[in-house]
Amino acid sequence: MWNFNTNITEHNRQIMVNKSVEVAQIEKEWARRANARFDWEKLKDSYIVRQFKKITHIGIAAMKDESKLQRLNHVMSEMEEIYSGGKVCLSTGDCHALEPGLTRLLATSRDYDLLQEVWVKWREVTGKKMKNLYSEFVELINEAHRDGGYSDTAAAWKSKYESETFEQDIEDLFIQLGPLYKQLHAFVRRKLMSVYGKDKFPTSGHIPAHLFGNMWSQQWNSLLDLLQPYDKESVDVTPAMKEQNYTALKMFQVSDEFFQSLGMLKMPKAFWEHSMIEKPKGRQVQCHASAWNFYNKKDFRVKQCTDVTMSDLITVHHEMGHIEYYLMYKDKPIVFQNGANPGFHEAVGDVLALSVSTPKHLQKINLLKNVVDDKESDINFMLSMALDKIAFLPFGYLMDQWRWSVFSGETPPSQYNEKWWQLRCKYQGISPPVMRSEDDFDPGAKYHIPANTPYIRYFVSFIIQFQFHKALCKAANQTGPLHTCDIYRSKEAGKLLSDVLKLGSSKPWEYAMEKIVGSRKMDAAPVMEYFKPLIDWLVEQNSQDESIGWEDECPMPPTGH
Ligand SMILES: O=C(CCC(O)(O)[C@H](Cc1ccccc1)NC(=O)c1ccccc1)N[C@@H](Cc1ccccc1)C(=O)O
Ligand SMILES: [Zn+2]
Repeated sequence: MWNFNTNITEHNRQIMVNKSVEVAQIEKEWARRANARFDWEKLKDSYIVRQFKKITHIGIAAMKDESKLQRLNHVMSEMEEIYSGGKVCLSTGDCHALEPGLTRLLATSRDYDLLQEVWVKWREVTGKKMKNLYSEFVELINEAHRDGGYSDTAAAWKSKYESETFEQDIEDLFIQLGPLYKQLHAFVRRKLMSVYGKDKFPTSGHIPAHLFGNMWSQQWNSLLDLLQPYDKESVDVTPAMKEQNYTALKMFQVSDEFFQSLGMLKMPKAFWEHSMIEKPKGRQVQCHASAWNFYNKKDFRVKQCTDVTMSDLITVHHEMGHIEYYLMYKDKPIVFQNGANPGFHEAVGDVLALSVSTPKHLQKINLLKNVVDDKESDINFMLSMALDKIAFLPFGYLMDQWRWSVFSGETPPSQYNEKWWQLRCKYQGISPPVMRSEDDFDPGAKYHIPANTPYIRYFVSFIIQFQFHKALCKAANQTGPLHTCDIYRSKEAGKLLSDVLKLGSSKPWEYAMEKIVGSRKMDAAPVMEYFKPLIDWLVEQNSQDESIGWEDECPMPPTGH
């Protein structure tokens, strides 16, 4: 798996596919034995029952027909290869991969037509090329999960949250934060209209998807230079990082040092020796960042095509958060070497990044100079955080709304793209810059779809990371507004977090949640508390705006050109 992702060749694919079938046989045998020998569901010791439950739920390895499992693994590796090999040649003549080329172009260009060309061509070389593969994939993966005792793949994925009300809870949180998103959307739309001209925007209230500085319109922090309301030193420290000759290694060292300042675990030697933290020359790799556990208590790695930007510094913390969790639960039984739920695993690094991103912390590490503590700087900072965290919420929500509808059969292959844009227009208030058809497969243009990585975990993470932040700030005796808190060097905060990470998945996530935040539920209140001053400011800014929001239906994109 590691070898294929860091050196994509036919040879390495064969090895990986065969290996995963081999491993599946072993997992199937252990599950069979566990079920055959023990009526484990009736055992009294919940710790034992929990271990049996993990042993007997083995994912796609449950597929009875071995040749179909072989085909499933092959189709998945083929879709990943299409995605990682995606290259776009522009009318200017230059050709770019997603990272770093297209990512940088989208983040920096303000040329409407260039942005549109990048947006359209990326979807042509990725999603469009894997549409048929994906419908075959859906059939195969559903059969695998049915063989494993689930009604379909969506049911298997939701079961990871061990809660009958999970879907309802998620929807409630999304509805609760909707008004905040609408205010941000209205503010951004008004600014983008003044940059690109009103005529470029549909009358329905949607914002064309290619104008957000991000390939999927999922985070808008690249627009900060356009949107920052008060003329102060920008909180985007990318220029300072370049000025100080930051390297990928330096970025990882900064993150490692933060974890150690909390009394948490430092990266082991093998991490620094074997990680791939820069895009290698001369071979095709899967650049999308990931953190790897080799289950030998020593070898833990990150694979990331790190670019020297603030956005990637945040991703470095995100990936290192995964490694920290691995280190914390490495002595637990293998079956418990997982996050309390998938959202927990995604939240660890982001919680620390909430402190790192504060102007006062960036000043502590010499990435910001004359930080002033006044209302205008506060608004600038909170806006930059909202462009990252609030903008993300509808995208984090809709990705698996689409996939759950596909796995359940509600959305057949003939409606994949129509359903995708229904959700994108309705929940994000964005619209396609050019006509879309069922020849397109736009979900495939986002890593997690060909990589078959669930996505609701990020929505969960974006909620609970603020609950954790609030709890850790209290433990760190940080007074003052939540958005100014920096837990740096707080051993108390580090201990509170570590004690929960050590549990792995040995306890239900509600128990872990209660240990950190004192309540057993996901709660949007800390998000609202963090952004409260910004919300009031946005409402005031938007008060003249005749129409907050957008129509549910997608508008017709402009014809031609
Ligand atoms: O995809 C990622 C980061 C990659 C990852 O660290 O979540 C990675 C994705 C992955 C890659 C290969 C196989 C499976 C998942 N996840 C991990 O490396 C991982 C996942 C679970 C446990 C341990 C490590 N972030 C999401 C959402 C996000 C999160 C945070 C900030 C910005 C954006 C995105 O970019 O859309
Ligand atoms: Zn992650």
